[in-house]
Amino acid sequence: MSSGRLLDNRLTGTSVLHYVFRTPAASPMSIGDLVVVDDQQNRARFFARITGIGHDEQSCTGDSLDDTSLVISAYPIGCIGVDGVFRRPRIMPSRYSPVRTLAPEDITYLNRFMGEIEVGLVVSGQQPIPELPVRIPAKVLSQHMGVFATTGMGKSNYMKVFCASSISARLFGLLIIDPHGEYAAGMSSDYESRGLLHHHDADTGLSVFSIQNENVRTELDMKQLLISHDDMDITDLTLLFDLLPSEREVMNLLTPFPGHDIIDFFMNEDVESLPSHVKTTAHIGDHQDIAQRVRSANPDALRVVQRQIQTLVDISSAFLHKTTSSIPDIIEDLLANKVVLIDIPRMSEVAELFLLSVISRAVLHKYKNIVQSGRAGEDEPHRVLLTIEEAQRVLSMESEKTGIFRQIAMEGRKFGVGLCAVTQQPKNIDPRVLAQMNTFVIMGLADRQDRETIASSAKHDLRVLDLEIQTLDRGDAIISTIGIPFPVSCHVHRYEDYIE
Ligand SMILES: Nc1ncnc2c1ncn2[C@@H]1O[C@H](COP(=O)(O)OP(=O)(O)OP(=O)(O)O)[C@@H](O)[C@H]1O
Repeated sequence: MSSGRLLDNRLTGTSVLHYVFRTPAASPMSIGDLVVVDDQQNRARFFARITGIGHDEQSCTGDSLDDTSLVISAYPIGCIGVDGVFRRPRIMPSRYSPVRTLAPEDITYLNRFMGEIEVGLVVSGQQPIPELPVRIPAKVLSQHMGVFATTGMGKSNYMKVFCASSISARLFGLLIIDPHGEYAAGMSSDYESRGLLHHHDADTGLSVFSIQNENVRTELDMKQLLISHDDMDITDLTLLFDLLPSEREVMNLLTPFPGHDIIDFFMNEDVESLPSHVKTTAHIGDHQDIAQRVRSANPDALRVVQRQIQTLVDISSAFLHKTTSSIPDIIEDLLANKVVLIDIPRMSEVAELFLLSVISRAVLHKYKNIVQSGRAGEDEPHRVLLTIEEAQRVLSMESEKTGIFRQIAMEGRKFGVGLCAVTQQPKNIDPRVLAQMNTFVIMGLADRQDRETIASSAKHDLRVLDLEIQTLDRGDAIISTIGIPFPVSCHVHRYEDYIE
């Protein structure tokens, strides 16, 4: 039937989800190898992944190692019946069906499940299959992607490869904020390192907004990043600072006012001079309305909020502007399905989160508007993916800290707005948010609780892959997405090689 290498002709599987067969001890088998069971009786082909390897004690005569066999356990990932349709395996292959390695026609068949966003090669055991690239279907990406990686396992490389394929495919907008200055031009400490600006389609598919000086921006073809006072929403404070209930009350009192009035008020007026509700003197500043509104607030809380706004303005001075904003241009580029890189080297975490919150809010508002006003038309709906690094900062169980991001996780997909949440600690992400994610990229997780969290939220059964996940090397990933009917072992391309 096919020309894969025959491993054994004695499948003795014990259940629909557990196959067992034997192979000579010298066979180069490894965990994660893909094998095919040809069930000639039912004219069906079953694909399975090796999940366990052990010595066969029964076959061991004790004289020579060559006499022994290996007992291989495998987990089925799907089967093709006479109608040629790939289904989850609900039947057992016939006893003693032959088991073999993948043949070229199997690889061609598996290729049809792949989408458009290439990130690496499918790995069978330890061998990447050059003819079988892993391509995540673009249409599932607005249903949120989680990238889970222990430090040093190749997360930045994965994100760059993902961006590179997104630049080429132009099927959705992708926002990525880089506070470390490694994505635009590569790492300055490594002369071999390349950035997104080196991509051959960068001039059409990439747009970089930067806080770097004009000379650098001109040289690297980057736009200036500006955020206006009105882009700020007072509720951003909850994300950036730990607020006491009294400070939260001040924030709530200020919600009706535009950012420029709030910033002007707190930067230029002395809250000490505000008329309290026991004083009868009138306030003589420019913002009578704000003064009236907050006069009953706790004075200590008011002072703290003033300090927080002053801090925010201070640390955002590299991009905060009274009136000018890059946000309309950023959204225009995202709607044109470009990768938008926000390059903010050496910025603080508060500034990064502030930017992310401001841009995410504007994006959700715009995309929601397009859908609700019916302007999406007959064409493909607009889709955008917003990347959050260290996502546990804003998607934890502490709901008051999650702001706009929880809203996007819960309702964004209706409007084509997805999150790409990158984290080393999936156990610290709200399980309700994890449950919304339909694509998981798992790159080595040493912590058992992290792996259990992932396994309980993934759309495929990943528990059987626990051993494989524990033994992932740098650059390897298990990708589980609703766009592909089985979890895929992947070796991620090295970015510098991929864009060659
Ligand atoms: N798929 C891959 N193929 C080859 N080399 C890789 C691959 N992925 C990562 N590397 C290399 O491994 C090193 C670490 O990768 P990377 O910076 O992406 O890890 P990281 O998980 O982002 O680390 P950190 O958490 O410290 O930022 C880099 O030198 C990178 O070039």
